[in-house]
Amino acid sequence: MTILTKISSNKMFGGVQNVFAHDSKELGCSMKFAIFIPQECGYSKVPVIYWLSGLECNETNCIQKSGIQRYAAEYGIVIVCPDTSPRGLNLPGEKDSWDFGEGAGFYVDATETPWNKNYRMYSYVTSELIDVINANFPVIPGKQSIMGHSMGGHGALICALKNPNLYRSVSAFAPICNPSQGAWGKKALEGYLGAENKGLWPQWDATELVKSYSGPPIELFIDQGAADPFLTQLLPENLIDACKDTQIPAILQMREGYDHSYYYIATFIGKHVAYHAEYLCN
Ligand SMILES: N[C@@H](CCC(=O)N[C@@H](CSC=O)C(=O)NCC(=O)O)C(=O)O
Repeated sequence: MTILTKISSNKMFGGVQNVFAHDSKELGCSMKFAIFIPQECGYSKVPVIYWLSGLECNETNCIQKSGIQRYAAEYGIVIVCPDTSPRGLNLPGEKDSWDFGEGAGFYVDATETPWNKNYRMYSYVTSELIDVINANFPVIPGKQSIMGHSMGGHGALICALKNPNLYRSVSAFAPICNPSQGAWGKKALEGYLGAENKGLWPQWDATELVKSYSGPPIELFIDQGAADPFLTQLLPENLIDACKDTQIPAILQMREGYDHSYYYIATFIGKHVAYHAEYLCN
């Protein structure tokens, strides 16, 4: 049984925004997650959307900056936002840079030491966290979708592509689409999987996973600011080309003038919740 410790609780839009901590077996440390529970949960179970944040984030960025709760309340959907990496381990080098280690778990299961024991964010998100949520909150098991931003957008894509029946739908804001080819991604894959182990990288690269995808039909909804300063290393065009080649339906929604920030996310988060609600609430 998982013991949940309540960190904070605030009523909003008729529901409640909570943050909890729990001991994660997968990550070997205490982890926090935020969960918005709409008022419908007072009398019935509802669907759930998992949100994965980007580099330098924790469980609070989405709940404090995106305004997602307004739409979650409207559609009656639980929103779960995990932290982005294990915390407090004090591994050597873990806090040396903002784009690797703490706050930058990249939603992979590391194979390189010293990361391989704890940096297992993929298994945490796709298995342990779902079990914790299903066992402790009024959600309908299996009625779940996933979305995220940047590193977390890539995390959402690989979680869905690697587990075709786990999520009803997937969407991503400004995702890192082809990490093997961009600076942030290369640094993460080299560190967590090994620079010499390039054979492992395609399993953790959304564009490569699309190329080898053989599961049931799955649509990828990619949202991208046209004025994003990181666009040249996010590489949505590589993902879209791979989708065209493999006939995987993909929506690439370009947003003129928008950057990489939560100002951009807040502008369009309602469109994404509405998109997922089509799969979750009908
Ligand atoms: N410090 C960096 C920029 C870091 C950044 O933009 N982080 C994004 C996610 S980027 C990809 O995963 C973010 O969401 N930040 C948190 C926030 O609340 O905005 C730099 O110097 O370039």
